[in-house]
Amino acid sequence: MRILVFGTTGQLARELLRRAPEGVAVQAVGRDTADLTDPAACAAAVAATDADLILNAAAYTAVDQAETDRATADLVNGEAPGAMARAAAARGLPFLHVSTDYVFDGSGTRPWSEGDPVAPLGAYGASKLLGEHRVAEAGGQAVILRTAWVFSAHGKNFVKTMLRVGAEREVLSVVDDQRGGPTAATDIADALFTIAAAFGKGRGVPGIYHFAGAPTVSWADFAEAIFAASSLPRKPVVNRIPSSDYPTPAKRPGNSALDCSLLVKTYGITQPDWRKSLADVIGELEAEA
Ligand SMILES: NC(=O)C1=CN([C@@H]2O[C@H](COP(=O)(O)OP(=O)(O)OC[C@H]3O[C@@H](n4cnc5c(N)ncnc54)[C@H](OP(=O)(O)O)[C@@H]3O)[C@@H](O)[C@H]2O)C=CC1
Ligand SMILES: Cc1cn([C@H]2C[C@H](O)[C@@H](COP(=O)(O)OP(=O)(O)O[C@H]3O[C@@H](C)C(=O)[C@@H](O)[C@H]3O)O2)c(=O)[nH]c1=O
Ligand SMILES: [Mg+2]
Repeated sequence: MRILVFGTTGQLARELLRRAPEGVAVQAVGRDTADLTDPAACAAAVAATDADLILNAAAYTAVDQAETDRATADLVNGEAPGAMARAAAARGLPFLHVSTDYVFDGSGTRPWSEGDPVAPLGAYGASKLLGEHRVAEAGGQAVILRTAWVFSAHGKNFVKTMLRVGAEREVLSVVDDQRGGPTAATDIADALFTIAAAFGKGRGVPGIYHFAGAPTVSWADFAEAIFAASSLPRKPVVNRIPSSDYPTPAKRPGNSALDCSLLVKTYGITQPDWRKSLADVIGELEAEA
C-alpha cells in the first residue's frame, strides 16, 4: 500500500515516516510541493498521486498565534484539508485527517464522545473545526481522528519545553485545571497505519473517532511525570496554578478528556498508556544529548 502524507517535518509526519509497517510506502510532501495556504496545490498533489490513500499530517498548530492570524489558520486547517478531501473523493481514495480536543469548550468532567456538541474557545480550535466540516462535506471515504496533547522527541511540544525550562529553574508554575490525555506521536502514527490497513482490506469505516493517551491528567500532573521520568540531576518543584494565573491569548479547554471507546469497538485500537511512551521519548531525547 502507498500512502501520500501531507507534512514532512511535524511531530506526526516524522513518526509516520519512521514507523511505516512492512508493505507500506509513505510518500511525504512538504511545504515546497504543497503549501497548505494554497489549497489548489494540495488538490493537485492528490490528483497526481499514485498512492492508494491520502493522509494529512500538516497543520497550523500555534494556538496563541492563531488568535491574530485567523485567516492563515482557517486556510491551512480548514480550506486545505477540504481541498484534499474533495480531490481524494473525486478519485475514490480514502482520506485520513487529524483533528483536536480543542474543538470542545472544555465544560463538565465527562470525557467527550464523538457526537458531543463542539464549541471551540479559540481561533485554532475553530480552524480545526472548519477542517472537520470541509472534510465531511467532501463526501468521500474520510476518517477524522481527534487527538490531544501530542508529544514526541522532535518538534515543539510540552515535554521538550518542560525538560528545557526545568533544567534552569527550581520551581515551575503549571496549570492544574486543564485535564486531558497526553498522546505520543508514535502512538498516533501506529493508530493511523491500523486504520489505513483496514481501508486497504476494504474494511475501513469512515467517521469521526477519538484517540488519546490514558490516564487523563492535568498539565501539572504531566509536568511532574516528565520530571520523574527524566534524569535531570535536580528536579524542579511543580507549583500547581489555576489557568487564571497563566494568561494566554487563546483560552484552553478545562475538560479535554476524550472518550476513545468507538475506536476500540470499530478498529480494535486501544488507548495507549502515555507513561510508557513518555519513557521512550525521554530515552530517545537523552540518548541524543
Ligand atoms: N501538537 C499537538 O499537541 C496536537 C496536534 N493535533 C493535530 O495533529 C496533527 C499533527 O500535529 P503535529 O505533528 O503535532 O504538528 P507540528 O506542529 O509538529 O507540525 C505541523 C506540520 O505542518 C506543516 N505545515 C504547517 N503549515 C504549513 C503550510 N502552510 N504548508 C505546508 N505545511 C505546513 C509543518 O511544516 P513546516 O515544518 O514546514 O512548518 C509541519 O510539518 C495536526 O492536525 C494537529 O492539528 C491535535 C491535537 C494536539
Ligand atoms: C510552558 C508552560 C505552559 N503552561 C500551560 C499553558 C497551557 O495551558 C498548557 C500546555 O501548554 P502548551 O503550550 O503545550 O499548550 P498548547 O499549545 O495549547 O497545546 C495544544 O496544542 C494544540 C496544537 C492541540 O491541538 C492541543 O491538543 C494541545 O496539545 O500548559 C504552564 O502552565 N506553565 C508553563 O511553564
Ligand atoms: Mg508545533
